[in-house]
Amino acid sequence: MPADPTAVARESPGEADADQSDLADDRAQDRAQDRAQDRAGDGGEAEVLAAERAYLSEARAALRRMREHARSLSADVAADWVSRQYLESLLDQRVAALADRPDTPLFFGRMDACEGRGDDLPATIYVGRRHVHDGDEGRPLVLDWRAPVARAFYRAGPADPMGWRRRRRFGFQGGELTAYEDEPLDGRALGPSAILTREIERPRTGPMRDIVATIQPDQDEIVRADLPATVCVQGAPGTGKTAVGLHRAAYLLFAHRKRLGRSGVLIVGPNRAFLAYISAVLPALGEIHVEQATVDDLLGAPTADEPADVAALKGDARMAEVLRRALWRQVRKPEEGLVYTRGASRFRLPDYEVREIAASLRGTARYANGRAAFAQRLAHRILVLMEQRGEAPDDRVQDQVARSRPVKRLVDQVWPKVTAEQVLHRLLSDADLLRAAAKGLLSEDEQAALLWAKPYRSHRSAKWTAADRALLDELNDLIERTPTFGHLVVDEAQDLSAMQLRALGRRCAGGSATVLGDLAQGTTAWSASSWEEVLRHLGRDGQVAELTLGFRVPGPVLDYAARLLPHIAPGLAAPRSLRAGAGALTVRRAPDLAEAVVAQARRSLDREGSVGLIAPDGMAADLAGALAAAGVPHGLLGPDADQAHRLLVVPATLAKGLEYDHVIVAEPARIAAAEPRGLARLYVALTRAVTSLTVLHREPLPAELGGVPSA
Ligand SMILES: Nc1ncnc2c1ncn2[C@@H]1O[C@H](COP(=O)(O)OP(=O)(O)OP(=O)(O)O)[C@@H](O)[C@H]1O
Repeated sequence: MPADPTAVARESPGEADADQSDLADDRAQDRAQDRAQDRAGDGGEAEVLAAERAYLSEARAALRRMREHARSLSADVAADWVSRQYLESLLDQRVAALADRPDTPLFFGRMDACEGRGDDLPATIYVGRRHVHDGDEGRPLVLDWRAPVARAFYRAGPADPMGWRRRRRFGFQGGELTAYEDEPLDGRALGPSAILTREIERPRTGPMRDIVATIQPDQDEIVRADLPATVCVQGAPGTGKTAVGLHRAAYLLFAHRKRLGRSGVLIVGPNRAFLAYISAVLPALGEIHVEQATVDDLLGAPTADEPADVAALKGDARMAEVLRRALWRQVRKPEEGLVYTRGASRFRLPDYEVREIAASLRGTARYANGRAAFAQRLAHRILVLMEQRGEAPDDRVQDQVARSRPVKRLVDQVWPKVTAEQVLHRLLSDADLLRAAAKGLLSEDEQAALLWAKPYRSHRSAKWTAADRALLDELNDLIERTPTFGHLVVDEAQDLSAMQLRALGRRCAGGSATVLGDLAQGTTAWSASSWEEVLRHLGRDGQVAELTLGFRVPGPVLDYAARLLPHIAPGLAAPRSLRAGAGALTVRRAPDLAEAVVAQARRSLDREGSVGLIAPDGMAADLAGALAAAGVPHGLLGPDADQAHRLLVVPATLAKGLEYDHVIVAEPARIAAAEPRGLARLYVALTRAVTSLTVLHREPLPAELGGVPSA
């Protein structure tokens, strides 16, 4: 049977969204002929829209009443000052959460039930960002998109209508409804949604937006995966991995508010610029208490660099055992017994007993706990000796003995207090310790590579690389337990080393994780080659899901970038784009690169939306200088912050995860040559564009990109 695109897209005359693309217009018009089919009982389009607007006003008024009610509540009931402060802050948060944002309507979708469905769900539901109810009757006017019943809005389709007869999507501008689109769920095949098309075609300005109105069924499945499940998402550039991860965090916080309110959710992204870019999504979904951090924030920023092969070796999972052994070698074999004096009595513990106690504790608990237990066990033995002499010491005496000078001295000798920095400093400067700890694990060459050529004088003066930071974190956890979150979302996870993944795994040891990434975009010395491996290092069992439909990059651009795939990730299929994007790609040779970049930047700025000039790191400042000299306003993206300029010069190593309407990639060959996985870096750079990509090159293009594509 031929596809029957029966969805009906309707615009209020004269109020079409100014952002709407021609494509969306065409689709809406194409399907105008189908409108009659679904009109029965609804009245004309203008009346339908008017009725929906009236409903929106009603919902807004109800929200206002909810806000006023929250404002009227007093914290005076609190018994003391501290409780009062706490209650006041809760009430303030509640009032803030009930704010009516002028830029979005309270709902974006509606579902109408099949007749006689036979359950007690309402015949019609409206789905929005937050729950709104009518104060007087408690009647729900808008359901939170995360509520179980709202799931049908995302998942119902002709094959499984889930008890609903029709889905209605709303188009809006500035908080006002401007259009609606009906999708009958009666078995007829659905055509593409014009409202979804419009949403993904809209120009990108400012930080990332939520996608709550247009989450797709395969994305929704990941978003609503239950809390205990660790989910790993492989997806090509622009398939919505980041969006899905953030929406899953919001979903879990809704579904498990109490538990996650206590244990917390942690989002980990590749750098500060990326975190700034995604920072508005969760607050827009009403979630403000989510910690967002880079790996450097969690483990400490590196203060030194090192060759990629050494970094890769330090990132290898074998290092975990090397560190464990190195740490436990800090516990020395006791050579002396213990003598404890109390009044005129002396109590003697022979050396072999001290050895026995140390041996029984070594390696069984965390190092710091082991040290404390060692002191207690020694004290306990002394107590037994006291009892044998007819004394009756109580528990307090045991603590006194454990803290006494002779016990402390012995503990310091046998089980010294150590820091992670001390142990790693010793390991990387002492060939004997490294040999002993790495026996059977690392080859002699590998050990030689690990040792510092010029050891630092002390752990205090040592400079640490990014790989060292993960080793220090591992040691810290062996010494004392790392606090853990209830859920961890880790983006661009393909870039993390085994040791970094272990560090993140520790931070969700009692919970679960959402792991997002693309094996083709791995640019580090230790980039993952399989998700099973990533999950293993993270210490979590999980399902790997794949997102295959691209929402960002136009088809011709994605096809062009995909020429690199056989060279960077041979196992991955070429991605598909939802967007035709004819004429989106231009590849041009430019004898004077700076001049061409300035001219193209001007042309791109003449169009609507953001512009990203992605340049090899070594050329970014010079190209920014050329723009400045030509008087073209722009910002230069730094590792620590996002910048609010319509044109940003983006060093290629910072482009990951970001997107711009118009992207200019300068000198791809240099991007590819700048680092061992430079082709993957180039793949990232080529896949940042939403509307157009212009590649400008003076040097020949990398051979892997093949010839210049036909326009
Ligand atoms: N269902 C959707 N509806 C509307 N827009 C969407 C949807 N899914 C994704 N997008 C949009 O597509 C763009 C790309 O999404 P996102 O950044 O999450 O992709 P990604 O897979 O993380 O990409 P990358 O691998 O390049 O980091 C974003 O602008 C996002 O808002």
